[in-house]
Amino acid sequence: MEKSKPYVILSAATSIDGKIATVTGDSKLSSKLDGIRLHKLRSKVDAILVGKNTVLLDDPMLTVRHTKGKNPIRIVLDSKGSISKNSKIIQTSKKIPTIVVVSNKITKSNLERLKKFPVEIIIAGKNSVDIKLLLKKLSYKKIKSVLVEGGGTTNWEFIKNGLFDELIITLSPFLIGGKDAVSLVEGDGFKKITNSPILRLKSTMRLKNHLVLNYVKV
Ligand SMILES: NC(=O)C1=CN([C@@H]2O[C@H](COP(=O)(O)OP(=O)(O)OC[C@H]3O[C@@H](n4cnc5c(N)ncnc54)[C@H](OP(=O)(O)O)[C@@H]3O)[C@@H](O)[C@H]2O)C=CC1
Ligand SMILES: Nc1nc(O)c(N)c(N[C@@H]2O[C@H](COP(=O)(O)O)[C@@H](O)[C@H]2O)n1
Repeated sequence: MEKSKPYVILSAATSIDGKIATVTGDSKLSSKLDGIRLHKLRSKVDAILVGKNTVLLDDPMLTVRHTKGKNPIRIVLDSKGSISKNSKIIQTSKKIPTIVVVSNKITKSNLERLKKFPVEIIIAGKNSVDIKLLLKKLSYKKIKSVLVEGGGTTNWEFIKNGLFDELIITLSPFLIGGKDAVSLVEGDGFKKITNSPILRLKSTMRLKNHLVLNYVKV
């Protein structure tokens, strides 16, 4: 029987005070060794997913480069279909399968613009992207595992809806601060600690000054 959702791993590099980027959007928290670990993980999943702001601010490739292995499908949550033609993801989407997920809020002109790019377009949700519906659609496409690489708003959506299975945090030896810096989890947050998903620490790995924490959702 087809599962209703792929296995979802949330992954991020955070400062000790739980930030994933500074107020200016600097998110280079990881190390070379951690990069190799991350790319090994990328090579094992079917897809990598990020939110629109991460594409805008980091302009990531989301490929496997620091080890040998296949590139996963790249998925971007972008309700209004506003992703830039000049982003590295769009510029390389002829070679690397890429999905842009929009909602019904997208304008006709943005949809027409998007259709000119060599990407697959998935429509899921009325205003914002409906994550549950999206995961169902990904399951139908035989995507069995998804690595969610942020940012904080995207992480919150998965956490709020209990739609993740595992969390891998690289704790990096930095202190960032700043109320407008981006936290691992953005959004409204839970009102009570008892509302938080319960996590079991599965393993830890020290990579010089970085600590990789691997939790599973109970
Ligand atoms: N250190 C690390 O490991 C990482 C750090 N980062 C950092 O995170 C920052 C970006 O994070 P953040 O600003 O929170 O934004 P995100 O990257 O999470 O993108 C959020 C946007 O995605 C779109 N979106 C569409 N549907 C959804 C949905 N269902 N749930 C969530 N988002 C949806 C929304 O835009 P719209 O309404 O237009 O669709 C939303 O505003 C950057 O500074 C980046 O550097 C990012 C990844 C990893
Ligand atoms: N350690 C770690 N874990 C994650 O899950 C991450 N996403 C990051 N860094 C982010 O990776 C993106 C860059 O990808 P490319 O190197 O361009 O392929 C970028 O968004 C970083 O914030 N680190």
